[in-house]
Amino acid sequence: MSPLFTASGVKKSYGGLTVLRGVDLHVEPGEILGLVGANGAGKSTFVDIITGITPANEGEILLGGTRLAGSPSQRAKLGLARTFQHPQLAFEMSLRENIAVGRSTGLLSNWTRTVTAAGQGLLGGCRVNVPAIEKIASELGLKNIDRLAQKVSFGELRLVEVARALMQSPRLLVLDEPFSGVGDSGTSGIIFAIKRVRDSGCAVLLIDHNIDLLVDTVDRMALLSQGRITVEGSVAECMGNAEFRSTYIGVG
Ligand SMILES: Nc1ncnc2c1ncn2[C@@H]1O[C@H](COP(=O)(O)OP(=O)(O)OP(=O)(O)O)[C@@H](O)[C@H]1O
Repeated sequence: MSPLFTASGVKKSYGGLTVLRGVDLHVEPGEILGLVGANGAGKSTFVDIITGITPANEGEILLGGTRLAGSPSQRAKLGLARTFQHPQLAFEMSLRENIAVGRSTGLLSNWTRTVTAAGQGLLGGCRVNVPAIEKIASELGLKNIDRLAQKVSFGELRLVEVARALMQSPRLLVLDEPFSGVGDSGTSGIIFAIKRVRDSGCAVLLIDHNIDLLVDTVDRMALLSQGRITVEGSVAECMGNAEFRSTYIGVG
């Protein structure tokens, strides 16, 4: 089976700081890959490169055999959806409207674009009462979705981000620390949704520091360290690897 997603030789420096020195990574269709690494290892940078928010200095990224290029919205049209480590939502809009935006505008790169796109999407006839919104919200355990985003907890904002990404019916779903700040029921909802996406033959790239949750959720793991993928394999292989354990978990 050919990978749905492939990154080859991805390099990135911010001025004099070299963050990625040649990242090679793939995700198969129907697979959840957990990407881990210490704080500052470059995980979010890698996601920003995949999703077109920041350019790589070198490297190639393919989704379904097509080279990923162009703006975040253009990449969304190819089937890419993501969440952000810091939720990027329109706080003066309802949860329902924020979720609905995923269907009409796709991938969003920052708060300003979110607000703009949200306005355009809604003015452009983005439907906010479609059954899919209720279904996804309920799957994630999100209640009362007509509340304004500015009135809800941080954990609920995270769930809205996940819901918005799911509304895109992505081929590759990229989640940047989706569990942080989310309670037990939200966590279960996210895991259920991720597995549903995986079981439909799509691919999931899941970044999180919660190793216990990852071990229970992913099919394969990869460690980003010193700008490269240094360990990659099944959960059992990674957990048995001394570098993985010492770098990530802090035990040798
Ligand atoms: N726009 C930027 N300009 C300059 N340096 C940046 C920029 N974005 C990130 N960095 C730096 O790049 C390095 C990697 O950051 P990044 O956020 O990608 O790491 P991370 O693995 O996601 O970390 P964490 O787990 O803490 O979220 C860090 O040293 C960070 O300070």
